[in-house]
Amino acid sequence: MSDRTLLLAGNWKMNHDHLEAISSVQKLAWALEDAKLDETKCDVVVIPPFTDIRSVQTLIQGDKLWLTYGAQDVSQHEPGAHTGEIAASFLARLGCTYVVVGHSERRANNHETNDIVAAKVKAALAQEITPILCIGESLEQRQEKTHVDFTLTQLEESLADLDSASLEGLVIAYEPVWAIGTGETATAEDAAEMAAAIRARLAERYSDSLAASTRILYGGSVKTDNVAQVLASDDVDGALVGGASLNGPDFAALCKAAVAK
Ligand SMILES: O=C(CO)COP(=O)(O)O
Repeated sequence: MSDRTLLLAGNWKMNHDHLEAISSVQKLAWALEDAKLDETKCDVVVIPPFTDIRSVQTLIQGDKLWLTYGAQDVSQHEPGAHTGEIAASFLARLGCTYVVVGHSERRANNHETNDIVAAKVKAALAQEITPILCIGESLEQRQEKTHVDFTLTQLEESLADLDSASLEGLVIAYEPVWAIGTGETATAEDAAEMAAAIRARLAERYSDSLAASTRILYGGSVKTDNVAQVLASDDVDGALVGGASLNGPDFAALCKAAVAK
């Protein structure tokens, strides 16, 4: 058993407007309370669309809920002439603890390269927001058995020019693209293999202490009934959950199953 705190993060993707967000977070909080989830045992995070964040902040702070929240993306730029972009400083002002960076949907749909992702990681860290860096291979790469090399290259290139001290607290989410939204989940062995490889590379490239403190999540079709399998290895410290995080009580049940594993 590691001493890293379990992290369960719900990436809502482009779901829930700000009114639905308020209702979902409220129901999640009630369900977590009913489930008597020990808040010292895990961090529960919601990651709504940008337009919901202010409402989520008001609810969480107003009702003193122990949940934390974050954003799904951040601009690599400083505030200025970048239409449609959201600066890390704006997310900091909204009290975001986390920001997802380099999600495979953004890498694929918005042409985000490792260089762009690295710039976003830096922008987040400069505002003391914890990046949840997403990496993971395609089905083709897994079939060709190049998945470990590919994912570790993504890791290194997405953290280019950052040193061990600045990466303290970083979260990494291993999300194999073939498992996202497909109902396919990596086996416990697949998740364990990659989490161990990521941790070993962090030790080699940065430091033993960074490798020991970095939380590594698994993401891809995680549900209440498979979360224990996903978390079977001591190297896997939580889950980045898409579809199964949209309904508050369902996500609370998933969190409870994770803590009980
Ligand atoms: O992409 C994911 C989380 O970031 C996973 O999504 P699903 O849980 O819906 O497969």
